[in-house]
Amino acid sequence: MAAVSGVLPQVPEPRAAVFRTFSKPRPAHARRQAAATKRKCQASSEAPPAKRRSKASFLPAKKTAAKETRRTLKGKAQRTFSPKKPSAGARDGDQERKPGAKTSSLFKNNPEIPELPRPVVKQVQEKVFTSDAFQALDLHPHLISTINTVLKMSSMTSVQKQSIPVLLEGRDALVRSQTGSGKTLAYCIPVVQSLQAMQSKIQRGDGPYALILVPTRELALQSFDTVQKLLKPFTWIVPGVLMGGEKRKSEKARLRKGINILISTPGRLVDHIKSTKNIHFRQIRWLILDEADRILDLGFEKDLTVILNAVNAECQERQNVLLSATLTEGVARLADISLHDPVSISVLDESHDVSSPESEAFLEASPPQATDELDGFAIPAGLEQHVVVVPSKLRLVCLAAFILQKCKFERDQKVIVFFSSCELVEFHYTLFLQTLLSGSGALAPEHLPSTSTPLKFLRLHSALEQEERTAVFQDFTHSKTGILFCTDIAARGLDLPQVTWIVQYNAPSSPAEYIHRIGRTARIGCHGSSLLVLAPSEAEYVNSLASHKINVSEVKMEDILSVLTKDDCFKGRRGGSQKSRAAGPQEIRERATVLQTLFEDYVHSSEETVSGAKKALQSFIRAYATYPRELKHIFHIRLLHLGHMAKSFGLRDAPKNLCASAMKKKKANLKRPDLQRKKTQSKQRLAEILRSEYASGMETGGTKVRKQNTRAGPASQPRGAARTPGPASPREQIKHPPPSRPQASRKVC
Ligand SMILES: Nc1ncnc2c1ncn2[C@@H]1O[C@H](COP(=O)(O)OP(=O)(O)OP(=O)(O)O)[C@@H](O)[C@H]1O
Repeated sequence: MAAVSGVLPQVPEPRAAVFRTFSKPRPAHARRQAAATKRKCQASSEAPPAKRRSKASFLPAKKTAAKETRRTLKGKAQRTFSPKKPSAGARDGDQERKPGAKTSSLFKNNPEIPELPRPVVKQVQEKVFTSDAFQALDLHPHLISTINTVLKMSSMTSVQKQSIPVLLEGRDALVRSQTGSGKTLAYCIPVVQSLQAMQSKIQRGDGPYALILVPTRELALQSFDTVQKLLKPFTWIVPGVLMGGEKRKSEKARLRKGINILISTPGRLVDHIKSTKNIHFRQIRWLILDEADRILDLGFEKDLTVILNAVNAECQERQNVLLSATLTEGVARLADISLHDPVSISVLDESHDVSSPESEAFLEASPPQATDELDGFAIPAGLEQHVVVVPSKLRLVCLAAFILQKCKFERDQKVIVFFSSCELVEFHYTLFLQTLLSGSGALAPEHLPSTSTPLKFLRLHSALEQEERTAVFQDFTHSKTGILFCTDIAARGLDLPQVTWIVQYNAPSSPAEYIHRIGRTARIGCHGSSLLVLAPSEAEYVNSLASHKINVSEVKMEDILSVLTKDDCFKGRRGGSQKSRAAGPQEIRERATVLQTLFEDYVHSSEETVSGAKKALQSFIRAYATYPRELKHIFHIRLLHLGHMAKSFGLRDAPKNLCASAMKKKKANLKRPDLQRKKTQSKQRLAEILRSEYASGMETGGTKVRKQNTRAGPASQPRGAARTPGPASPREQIKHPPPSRPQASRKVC
């Protein structure tokens, strides 16, 4: 086991240095031992260990420790946190113990943490900035001064330098570039430049001259904000946004008055095409498809078909731009049908800079060809990627310790934590809010150590009311610090400034999703870090990432947990002062147990909280079952130890029949073709639910998490692994427009 004591200094370190000491190679004998245990572990991974004692890092905590730590906790709890008394109905088999019941050992019977594979791969990098100023472009002087003074930008990014001149020439383009490289301005500047220069001045009532399609509502707002700023000197051009969650009536009124640059999500636009008389595309000069890969991933192919048909029917002469982080087969097909003689622009490395002869060739018109999804997918140079392997029982305390370390004991940290469903987001948000912020884990401000910062938790997912989604987005955007819990709704395109850490608490379902999530930090040449949390049985995922040219370095769980020794809220039997630099493994274990007890006491404080935790666990299992086939050997429900997983939801035991009923159902299904049919229907329904995250917002009967509702129990929203089966070919669809997709209904479970 790596020595823990003294690894973390008592004063906050600069961010980039924090984990450097963590990945020291282990001595040879330890490696041999670990390899042997790993083999054992693999052999028995189908049936997770029942009573297997693991060595090294999981020394037995003294039996009395939990009792003692509970006593300490109780003292504090009486001051700041009064859990509700468990109601009679809260009793459910093994869950019936009262708050304050003994916390079973977190450190016993865990599977050994295997030594992580360390493949060394050369990551693809691209140069973000160029030395060229916007003045070098042939733009209206007022536009240049707006870019300089309102947007406060002087030099172009590589993708802007390559795209803007091509678009100003009037060419169609397919633009590929890394996350956070400035793609939005790469198309907004040419659109504004060309529309302000039109000979007959644009009138508001003319309707849309540019149509910009984006996959999510937040992204629509973001692009709208950029366009609005660029239009400051050109007040006669009116931008507008249509997106789900807004009132349809007011959107209709705005369409009637006239919108010249129209930004919309596909679902919402299709709704208007079908139901709003005033919408027309007679004047369209620009059609932009931003985040095209995401639009397709979400199953919006049919909506795109309806939109392309509607635009084609009214206007043929226009410029088309397709922007995508990845060039998948779907994107290539879409480019094929929507772009005319396009220029392919890709900023993969410096050799593709326009100033070099090779890059001139690279910019030549060429039919877009799908490559491996991640070939040449660049990772920002300022991004440090980490992975930590955590036994299931310790996941929750490890996440909490990480958040405390970053956001309580370091300054100006902005952290995004990705979960695989809305329910998981709601559960963890509520739990942390109630325990770390207002529970006994929270100290009154006057008692906070001088180095600590108050915690600020936010959450973002599709089951929230649009009003709250927007408010959270704005709040986190403008905050200097904070922790945002979210689903993949925030993974793509969102520009949340100064995010310092991305935590992937649930592993993503594809390398592309991994890249998009980490792309929320280290944007536009800045520095940032990411942490992927894996279970011991998931260690192989590191190799899967490496095969896509993604390098991660290991952080030891013990080093993350050691932050608890800085926080006297979690003082165990032996105490140990904040100043003590040599906090031993035993003290760390005791404090982790205190923290786990805090969580368990909250979860078991009422019927409602127990049921919220169970629902969250079920949601986790459902999402776990949706990993794609190629990852099933790593992420399979059979590899999960449900009792241990339950602990990471603050449950003292696994709820009964959690998996059994699912397995029974599966067996019965095999015998009944009618149920097989139902299963297919439910898969389609899952796709609908996934899409509902990005839905038009016009659906009826949807249930949302009400504003300020911090209780668990929102709509289920598993990860995006289940993709909507798209039509065979969009080209065919263009000729024969399909019926519109059914209204996505919000599922509550
Ligand atoms: N030339 C520039 N100079 C400085 N900052 C810039 C420049 N261009 C864009 N930015 C800023 O960089 C950030 C990222 O830009 P943008 O959101 O357009 O990136 P993106 O490539 O679309 O990212 P993603 O793929 O994640 O959607 C934004 O905050 C934007 O304001």
